[in-house]
Amino acid sequence: MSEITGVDITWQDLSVMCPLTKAEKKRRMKENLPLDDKTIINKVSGTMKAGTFTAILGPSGCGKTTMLNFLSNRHYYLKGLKVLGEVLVNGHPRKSIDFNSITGYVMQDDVIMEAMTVEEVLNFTAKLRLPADVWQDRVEKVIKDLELHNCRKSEVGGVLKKGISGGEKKRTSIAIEMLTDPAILFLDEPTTGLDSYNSENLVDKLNDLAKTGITVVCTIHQPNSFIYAAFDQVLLLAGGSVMFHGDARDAISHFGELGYPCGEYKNPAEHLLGLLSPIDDTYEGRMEVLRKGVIPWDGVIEEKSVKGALQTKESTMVEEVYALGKRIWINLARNKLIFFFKVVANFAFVILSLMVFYQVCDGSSSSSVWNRSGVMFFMLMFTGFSAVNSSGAYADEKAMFIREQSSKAYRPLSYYMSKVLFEMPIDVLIRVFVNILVYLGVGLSLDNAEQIFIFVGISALVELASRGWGNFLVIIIPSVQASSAVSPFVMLVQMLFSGFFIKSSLIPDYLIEFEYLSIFKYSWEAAMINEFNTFDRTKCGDDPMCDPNDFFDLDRPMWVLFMCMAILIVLTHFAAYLSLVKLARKFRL
Ligand SMILES: Nc1ncnc2c1ncn2[C@@H]1O[C@H](COP(=O)(O)OP(=O)(O)OP(=O)(O)O)[C@@H](O)[C@H]1O
Repeated sequence: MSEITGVDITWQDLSVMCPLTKAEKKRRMKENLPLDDKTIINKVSGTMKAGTFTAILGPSGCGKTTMLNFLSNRHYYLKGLKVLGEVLVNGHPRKSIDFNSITGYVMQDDVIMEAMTVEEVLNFTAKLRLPADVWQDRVEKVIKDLELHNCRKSEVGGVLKKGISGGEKKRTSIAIEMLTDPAILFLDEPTTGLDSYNSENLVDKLNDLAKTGITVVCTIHQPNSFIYAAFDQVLLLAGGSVMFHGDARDAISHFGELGYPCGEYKNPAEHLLGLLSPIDDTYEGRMEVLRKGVIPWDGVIEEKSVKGALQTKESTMVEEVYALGKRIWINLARNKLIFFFKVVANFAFVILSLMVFYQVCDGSSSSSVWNRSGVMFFMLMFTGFSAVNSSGAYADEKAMFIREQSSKAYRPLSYYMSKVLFEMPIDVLIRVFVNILVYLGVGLSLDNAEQIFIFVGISALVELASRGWGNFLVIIIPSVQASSAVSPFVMLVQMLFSGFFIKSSLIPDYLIEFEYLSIFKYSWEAAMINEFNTFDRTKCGDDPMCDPNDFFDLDRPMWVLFMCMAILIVLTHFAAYLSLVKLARKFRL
């Protein structure tokens, strides 16, 4: 284990501007107002020293989060803004070092796999990121440092299943970041949502971490007196300018000397925020006094070497897929209710199909042909819609995937492969079993033994392609609500162009491309050919609608249909994987 060398972080002449929107520009032009960019942070400089705990404080909208995003190098969140200024790490330009490898960032929301225990969550990250001889000790160390021993065997839990407390969850989020022993730890509003006991406890822990040499920086809203007392340093912002940066205790005397003393029983943070907020008529005059009193940054930059944090490792793809697969299995095993409802839905499908289609498929009359084509279409539709719905897991885990990608915990390909290898086969097996039951139950053709296997094979391909579609849509569409509205529509369009409702030859030429993308087109056509390849036309008698070949376009060879399905599977999964890579790149630091 390498020794962590404390890291001072300095920012010089930082300005962040937001270009005006078109509407705002128009409005300002009408009112003859200046068209300058909106200033969010205004030419600020300063240093946060190694081993200090700094809180960025200020009224709402003063630029705290923007400042934290800039310091922590989270460029995605600064997109669309003009950013000027430089960050030095121990006196060296940030660009010249691997800054992200020595930092940890704790998001405001705790995005942790809810079904796992605290220990499993930590083991997962530690095994992937740390060498084999180090990870276990490191897990024990963060459990000890963040006092997680009482809840190490408890499931994290969430809204539906009570797990560890809010404070323990936040400490687990911090522990995940601390596994790699970062030199700088950034936290976005870590006490939000916690009661005062848990907030104070958390801030105490952060203070302890700072004492070990880590530079701890957080944004915070309205801390109480105890929390304020735990800060070493405060950075007070107002309107994008620094109003005070220094020892938390000195802030009180500084503002007192400027004529704004803090009452004996008043919460210091409340007093400071009150001074910097436009809450009364004296605001402008007060701000003029406070601005004049700002102590300029001394500009002293100490040059020190920057040693890396803990030696991290890059896991192999096999290790990553195995770890992610194990996590999927833990999640499935502990979410029995989801599995139960899956089984119930599939069982209900079997019962319903048998009740509706039992014995109506017998014979060679036109109604039997229609019923057989109907039941096959119904089975393929059930398979496709169930599969597209199963992609919801990507949506549930998106925030966690983004967090894990921002620290490059594993490759996006490993994540996708783990889903394909550990999650998808269960659904495919359930559906294969269900389709065999319905096939046998309703009396579809068994003239040749292979007919049932071919049909089941076709339905498995529908499952794979629909899953590809579902994955692609869930990953590419940012909102869960939007993707769950779009997915059924995409499936409906594929149904429309399946050839079941309207013959291909009747579809307008300019819409024919939709047919190429329809998994139901190829699968239903293949299922029909498979079902009726032993059809005896002579048994039709006088029935003119009896032979399916007369009214459906069933003229493509089977191998072409299988190839088209295979191509669609590859295309949809490849598109889904590329969207996953794009998502990961967007958030990777
Ligand atoms: N990407 C952006 N595009 C447009 N305006 C932005 C952007 N980012 C920040 N701002 C604006 O910059 C100002 C400062 O935002 P920021 O989120 O940093 O404030 P804050 O102090 O963290 O606020 P709060 O305490 O309410 O979270 C706000 O007026 C905000 O609307």
